[in-house]
Amino acid sequence: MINKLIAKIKETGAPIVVGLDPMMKYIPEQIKKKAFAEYGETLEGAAEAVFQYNKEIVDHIYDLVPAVKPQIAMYEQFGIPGLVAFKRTVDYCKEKGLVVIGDVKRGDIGSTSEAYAVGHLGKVQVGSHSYYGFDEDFATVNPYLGSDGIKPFIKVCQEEKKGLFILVKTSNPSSGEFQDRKLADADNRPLYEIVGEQVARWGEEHMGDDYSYIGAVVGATYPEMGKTLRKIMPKSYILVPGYGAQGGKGADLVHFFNEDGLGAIINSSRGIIAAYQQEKYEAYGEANFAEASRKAVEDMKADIEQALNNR
Ligand SMILES: O=C(O)c1cc(=O)[nH]c(=O)n1[C@@H]1O[C@H](COP(=O)(O)O)[C@@H](O)[C@H]1O
Repeated sequence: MINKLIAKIKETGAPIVVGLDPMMKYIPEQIKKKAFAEYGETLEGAAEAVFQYNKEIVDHIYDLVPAVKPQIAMYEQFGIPGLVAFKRTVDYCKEKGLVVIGDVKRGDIGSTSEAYAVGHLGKVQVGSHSYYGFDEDFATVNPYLGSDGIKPFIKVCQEEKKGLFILVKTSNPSSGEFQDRKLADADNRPLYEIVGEQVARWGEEHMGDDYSYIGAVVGATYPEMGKTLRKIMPKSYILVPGYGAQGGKGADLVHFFNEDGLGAIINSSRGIIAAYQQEKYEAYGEANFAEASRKAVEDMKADIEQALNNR
């Protein structure tokens, strides 16, 4: 799957992931009205609105970008109907040829991680049959429980030719509270660097053609750390969230890329899916929300391109 992701990045010229993080406040009234007329103001109604909103956005951006990243919490908040909308979204995006990164941030003790890995990336055995559960192409995972929480995911990725993005340095304001702690038994280097080194080792053992299918997550909001981590993990693709709504800009991103212009894929969620609510795109109006999303993707692509050309 890492080879497919890279081929699609080259084909589109856009190292961009559109984050499908739907919230009720972003969904245009016309979509909610229709879904509520059919299902009432219920969890089913909300889930239907979520799916229709995603679908329209995907229809407007699928030819511009290689991948999408549905964030499962945004669906889980609507309970079982929400999870059904998550699965419908995964399937629809795959039908449109997009690579799907399930932003599930799992990671637990070994046996529990095994079940998460099977449910999201692999197949579950039921009697003499086996079935895919959610069947995303990649999943985000949290390594801070240690390697027994990650190895079951790697095993399933190997079997299924899928991939991971492992949290190394997250984009949020308090990520430094633990991740930046200096370790006396590691020459006072920060914890995230040690995690990055382990991701690099896993990466080298699990290679696609040019890059590993074991990637990392590093926030756009910490460009200097991104520069260091790029060097520590030369063969790992870096998923970079934090562009747009969290303040990351094109110029912050250049050091996340390798000299070959590859190695990083930048996520924007609210900045794309709720573009029509920003002043910059308000001329599109609520009715044309998906056109606004398309323009926001084009602008993001140009911003990254310009930053890379100026480096
Ligand atoms: O794993 C992630 O995707 C992730 C890691 C991280 O460090 N920071 C981060 O924002 N994310 C996710 O990336 C998305 C960012 O959304 P926006 O800020 O709206 O672009 C959300 O789905 C977050 O859960």
